[in-house]
Amino acid sequence: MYFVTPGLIFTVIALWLLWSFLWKNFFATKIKGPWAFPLIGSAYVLFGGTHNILENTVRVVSKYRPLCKLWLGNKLTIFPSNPDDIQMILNRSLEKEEGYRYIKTVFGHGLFTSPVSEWKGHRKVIVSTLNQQVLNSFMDTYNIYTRELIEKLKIDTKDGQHIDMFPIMTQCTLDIICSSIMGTQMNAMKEESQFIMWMTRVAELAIIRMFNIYLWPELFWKLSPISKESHELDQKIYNYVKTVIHNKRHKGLKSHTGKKIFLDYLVELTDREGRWTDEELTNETRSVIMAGSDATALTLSYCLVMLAMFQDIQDKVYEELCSVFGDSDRFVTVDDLPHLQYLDRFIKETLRVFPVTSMIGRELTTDMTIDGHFIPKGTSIGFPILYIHRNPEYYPDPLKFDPDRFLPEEVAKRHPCTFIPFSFGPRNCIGYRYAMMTMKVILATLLRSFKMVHTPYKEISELKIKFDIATKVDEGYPVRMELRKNVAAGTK
Ligand code: HEM
Repeated sequence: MYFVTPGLIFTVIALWLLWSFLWKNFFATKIKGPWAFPLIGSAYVLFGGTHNILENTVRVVSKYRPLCKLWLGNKLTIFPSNPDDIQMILNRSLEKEEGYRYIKTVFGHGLFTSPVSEWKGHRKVIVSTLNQQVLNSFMDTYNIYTRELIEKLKIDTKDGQHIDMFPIMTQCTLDIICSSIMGTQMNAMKEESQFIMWMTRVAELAIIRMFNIYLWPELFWKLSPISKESHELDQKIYNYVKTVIHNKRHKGLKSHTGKKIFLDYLVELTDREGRWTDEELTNETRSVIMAGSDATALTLSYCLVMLAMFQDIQDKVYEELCSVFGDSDRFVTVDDLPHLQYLDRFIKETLRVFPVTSMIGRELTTDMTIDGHFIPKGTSIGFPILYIHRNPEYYPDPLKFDPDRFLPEEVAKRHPCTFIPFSFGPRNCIGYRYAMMTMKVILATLLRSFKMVHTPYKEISELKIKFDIATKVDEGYPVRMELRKNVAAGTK
């Protein structure tokens, strides 16, 4: 006992840190990257707060491409930017990077953050639950809530002022996702939603933790006052979802529409093929809701700003809508979707310029050779999605907004990993089809009623995106919109 002195513990920790630094450095010496200093590593290149961190990462990754190393303290992160390397790693390394533990308070312990050992079985079940037939059965839900959105916007836009699109898009996508996934009526568009307040605040606290190195160790985090607040919010979100699941599973409560929803299918499937506990169902349902609503709302907000900024593109989207719907304000159907080709390209171009998940991370689970360099198991890999999407090598004049970059013949010329807003490989986004369908229904309905007439932003470079769980701009998404003449005159 007497041999375990604080001095000995300190020496062991120091030797371990030195050894891991030297071991990784030995393999990483030939990989290019900014100079690393003891303790801080090369973290100084990212300094400058949430606004600069993305810009600085893009700058550094571009300077040292195609493989860049960054020491964040004692932690080595490699950033590949060659699409072949990205494809190989995302196909083979499925473990999330250790930094994801800071966002568990937001996404819970479901698919988004879980270790591969738990993730594998659950992913298979959830993917089969969200099949195309099930997604098609949600079309009424997408349409009904979009109608509610239109009615709300008719009131909110009466005074002709700019309105920030993000809050209202968050309310609408949350209403849609809670109805189709859990079968509950959130009513976020009708009344102030506590759930949105919890979601927003818990995400803010997770970002505070990420940007304060002293809050990284579990012990210091637990001692901080914001950890208590974060834990309480985490519990509130968890308990909300748990109550829904309890009522459905043990009290047989039906969804508010009376129709089958995601949770019904999930409970049915898991009861048949290996019963999940209420806790597992709660975690996975929460993960889907939290991963889905914010990302979709943000992408829609960028879409509306782009439409207001580029009137000629909006005209083309509208022309296509007129060719499919004529003068009718009917619901969007599954059969309409394949005819909305320009709208599809427009959404993809928005996702290219503004990938709301601008950076993702994995931890290598096996040793790998990347770009001719041996990289040992356990190394963190960062995928700079924003950099790839704005790389002039793949997208000449990258800040030029041009939906025709996504014409089939143009897409065929590019590597699949030059466009990865939903990530790539076995651990990509499970909700990408759900998201694309929702966004198409919302935009196809909204644009038949309203014209986006103005945004104070003049060009894309003015939207200064900052590092966040989903990349946002501080100035928001202001758009001024007007009812289309035929709608205002009541002929539609
Ligand atoms: C425009 C909307 C969306 C975008 C841009 C987006 C993007 C992404 C990305 C990039 C990932 C990978 C994250 C990582 O590896 O760290 C991801 C994962 C995920 N997304 Fe989405 N997403 C969107 C909408 C949705 C929707 C609507 C849902 C649910 C219905 C959803 C559910 C999930 C889940 C559960 C994961 C974790 C998958 C796993 O680890 O197996 N997402 N999403």
